[in-house]
Amino acid sequence: MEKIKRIGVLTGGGDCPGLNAVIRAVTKAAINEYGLEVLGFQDGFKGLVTNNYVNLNLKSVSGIGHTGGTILGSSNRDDPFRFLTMVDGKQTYTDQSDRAIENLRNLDIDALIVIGGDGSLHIAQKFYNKGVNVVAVPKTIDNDLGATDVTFGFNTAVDTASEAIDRLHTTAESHHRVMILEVMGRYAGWISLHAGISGGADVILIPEIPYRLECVIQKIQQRYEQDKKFSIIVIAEGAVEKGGEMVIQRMDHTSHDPIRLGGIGNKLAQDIENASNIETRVTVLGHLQRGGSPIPYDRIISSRYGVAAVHAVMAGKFGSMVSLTGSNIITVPILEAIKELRKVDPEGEMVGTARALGMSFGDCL
Ligand SMILES: Nc1ncnc2c1ncn2[C@@H]1O[C@H](COP(=O)(O)OP(=O)(O)O)[C@@H](O)[C@H]1O
Ligand SMILES: O=P(O)(O)OC[C@H]1O[C@](O)(COP(=O)(O)O)[C@@H](O)[C@@H]1O
Ligand SMILES: [Mg+2]
Repeated sequence: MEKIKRIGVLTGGGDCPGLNAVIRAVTKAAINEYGLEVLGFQDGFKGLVTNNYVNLNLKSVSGIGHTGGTILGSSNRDDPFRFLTMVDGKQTYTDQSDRAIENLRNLDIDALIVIGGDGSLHIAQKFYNKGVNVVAVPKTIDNDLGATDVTFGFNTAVDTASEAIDRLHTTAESHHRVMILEVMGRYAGWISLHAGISGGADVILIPEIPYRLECVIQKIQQRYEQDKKFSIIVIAEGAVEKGGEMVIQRMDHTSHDPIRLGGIGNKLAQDIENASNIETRVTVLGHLQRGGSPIPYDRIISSRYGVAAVHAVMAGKFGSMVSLTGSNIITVPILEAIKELRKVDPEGEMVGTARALGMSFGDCL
């Protein structure tokens, strides 16, 4: 194997707290431990195609470990294998992956660290199949990647959502209202479940357990009869009513997964008010749960992932992703991580814990 002298790094997909801590850890470990050079591609895979990059050094990553966002920029639509290009004055999708590989070659980049979620890792795997030395780091607030116990960013999102529930509690109680908090989570309800347990929600609604309106109302009424004249519902944006469909806010056809969710909280509020006259208010947490400073857990896991990714590069473990398994950081094939989305097990211990605490999943068990 050729000696590794220079590596590239990029952040892909929706941003999340901890990206900068990973970039910092990658850069520091690469320089301090192996004397490598590090280039950061800008705006996710777009920078790889357009050859837009910056040099990363100890100075440029100094003081960013606790900051939100990504100093490199990110994109949740740019895919070199299906890249929006101008052909004869018309915008069309073309495969620009060879151009990206040529850029890597011209820059003498020996390995590429891709920090991303399932979408970015699909792309990373395709580059690996074409001979690029790729190592991946699992990112997303949704926590829905396989082959790792946790993705960085998730726990900060849970912290934000949990604080929101705490705040909603006091005003819900004052006004004897139902408060609905809509959180992110397209196909997996991890944020809703964890924040719901942490914040003491009364009803937790997740995509994995379709809810029934009458069961949600039943729970609210039971509480009312117990003299608890308010209720808190936390609902994932991808939650569905039994027999119903996900509520789509808009379509982004430039993205591989074009649906953008949002609105299920408002639908539920309207349905509750129509069916029961219980006064209901909705808060959509939105991108607040993706922004801001990572909590210490995410700063630490991001640092561990970043350092481990550099070690994986130096050990020639290409086509792999760093993963938290138990209490250890190991490497697993990227293919394992993207095989299927990691969803909440409706029969699992976490759901069981919530049920034991008296929380309803809107399914009238
Ligand atoms: N299954 C897939 N196969 C290939 N590319 C995908 C797939 N899903 C998403 N992508 C592309 O990957 C990029 C990032 O995906 P996205 O879901 O936005 O972020 P993340 O990397 O966090 O999952 C987008 O450019 C998207 O077009
Ligand atoms: O920023 P956008 O385009 O509104 O996307 C929102 C989506 O991105 C996420 O925040 C994160 O998803 P990814 O990690 O796959 O990028 C989802 O929870 C949410 O559905
Ligand atoms: Mg994704």
